[in-house]
Amino acid sequence: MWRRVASLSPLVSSSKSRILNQVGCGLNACQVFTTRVLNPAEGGVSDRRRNPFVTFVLGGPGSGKGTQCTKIVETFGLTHLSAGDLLRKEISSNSENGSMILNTIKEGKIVPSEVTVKLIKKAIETSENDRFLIDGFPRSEENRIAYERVIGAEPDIVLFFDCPEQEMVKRVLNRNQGRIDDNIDTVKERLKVFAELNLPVIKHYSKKGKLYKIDGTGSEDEIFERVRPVFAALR
Ligand SMILES: Nc1ncnc2c1ncn2[C@@H]1O[C@H](COP(=O)(O)OP(=O)(O)O)[C@@H](O)[C@H]1O
Ligand SMILES: Nc1ccn([C@@H]2O[C@H](COP(=O)(O)OP(=O)(O)O)[C@@H](O)[C@H]2O)c(=O)n1
Ligand SMILES: [Mg+2]
Repeated sequence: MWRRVASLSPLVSSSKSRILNQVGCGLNACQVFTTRVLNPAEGGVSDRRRNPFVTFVLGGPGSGKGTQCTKIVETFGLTHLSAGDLLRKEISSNSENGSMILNTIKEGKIVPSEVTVKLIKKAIETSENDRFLIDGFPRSEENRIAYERVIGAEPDIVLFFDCPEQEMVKRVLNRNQGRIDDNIDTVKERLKVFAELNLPVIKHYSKKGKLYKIDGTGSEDEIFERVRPVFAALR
């Protein structure tokens, strides 16, 4: 089990993006992690996975969340749970919510928390691992509150990849993975939704001292060297 109380050096590189200014996170202090308290009324995750180590990975569309998660998995062995991938699997498995999820993703809006939290909970419970990267979640205060109620715990840490909008748009439009939402209209809407609904979540975790804001510009390897010390300090 990884340490839950750790003292880390300042890790956050600066960026002058609009998002950073909006969030205004004071991130130079050492981070102190607290052991989470499970909520017995909700049951939390099943017994075997009662107390997993959870990192939320946040950032706008195309900020590099998935790319960096892959590198974190390779180096540190966490299990990567992408909320978007879980939702896309629901669409392809023809579940009862498939068409609602597809339309929501096309429009760049947020799927109701009840649906997404259920998928995340199941993925945690069926995993052999006890350390998770939850990528692209929570995307709204509603997502965050639903997760904390159903799982009965807060995340241990939160990574936020801070990237200028212009760069995010460029990356999304070049992503080339055949995604229905990788078009200019949807990405514009997603940027609005990010600013309105996701930045408040980032602010929340910043206030709680759990946020690591990472400069999301530069090469994939350069960005990973900013991420590496966060996890290296926990081993
Ligand atoms: N540092 C980077 N520089 C240039 N392109 C990148 C970088 N990181 C990721 N990409 C590319 O940008 C696109 C979006 O990255 P991705 O990891 O899918 O972002 P997110 O999950 O935040 O939407 C992908 O095609 C990826 O290969
Ligand atoms: N917590 C989440 C995560 C994704 N989604 C939906 O899935 C879409 C794609 O999410 P994603 O995380 O795969 O997208 P990227 O940020 O990786 O481009 C979002 O725009 C939402 O429509 C959601 O509704 N709720
Ligand atoms: Mg992604």
